[in-house]
Amino acid sequence: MYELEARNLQMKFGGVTAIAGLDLVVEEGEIRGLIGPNGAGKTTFFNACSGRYPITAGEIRYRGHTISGLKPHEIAAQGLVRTFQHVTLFKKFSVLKNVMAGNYLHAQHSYWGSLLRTRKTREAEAGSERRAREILDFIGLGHIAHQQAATLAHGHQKMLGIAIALAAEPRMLLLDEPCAGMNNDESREMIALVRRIRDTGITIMLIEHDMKVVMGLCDRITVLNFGNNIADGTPEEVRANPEVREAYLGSQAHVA
Ligand SMILES: Nc1ncnc2c1ncn2[C@@H]1O[C@H](COP(=O)(O)OP(=O)(O)OP(=O)(O)O)[C@@H](O)[C@H]1O
Repeated sequence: MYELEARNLQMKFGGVTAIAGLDLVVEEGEIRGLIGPNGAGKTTFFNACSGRYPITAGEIRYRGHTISGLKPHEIAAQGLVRTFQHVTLFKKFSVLKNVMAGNYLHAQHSYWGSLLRTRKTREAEAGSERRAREILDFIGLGHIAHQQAATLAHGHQKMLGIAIALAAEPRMLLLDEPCAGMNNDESREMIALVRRIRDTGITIMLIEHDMKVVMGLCDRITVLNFGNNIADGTPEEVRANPEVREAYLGSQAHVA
């Protein structure tokens, strides 16, 4: 059984074909890179997997179950969770409260329970706070748990985005450009974090434009061009692939 599987996936927006019959499989425990020139369909693939947009044709399976057609929260509840390139945060909340909000999907608070502050609700909230603190310590943001999210540096905001995703208890994470806009030190921290997350047993797929990051971090890389999978292999195989070099020719990115 594959962790994630797309079969003959098609995504069309009006007359634009963003994904054109894509076949792709990800094994459990991998760090998989998803690269390709601008407009190749990378973000659309994440949007399809996370249920943001309905697929046009084909199928997406997560751990053997068809997820295409499910709502985003139903897919997240199965363990497939995505982050966004532009971090969405409750900026006025503390870092800790943001992570607790990420846990909301999995917490068992009922509406009346929250209103009446029943013992069960109080216990669930305490559990959610404990879990949020553990995640922040794991990520390395424990020391700023009470800082307002809006005041965080860019690198810490991106880390917080990942902490929020981890609070949903994923088995697989889709990371949209985790190192975008980061300086070298922040990138190094993020790369180390992605490895530590994988070492806990979470499968990772990431979109990233920085080829040094992709080549150094990923076990395997899938290359999209015009909505199609043009190469799939280890960093060395992808780097040596003439079709990949051709696809990147003239674009800003270079295959390092
Ligand atoms: N919601 C949408 N409505 C219309 N067209 C869209 C929509 N989303 C994506 N597209 C189109 O689908 C194609 C693939 O876009 P997508 O954003 O998935 O590419 P990408 O590989 O993520 O590119 P980039 O690296 O620039 O982020 C593009 O032609 C884009 O204009």
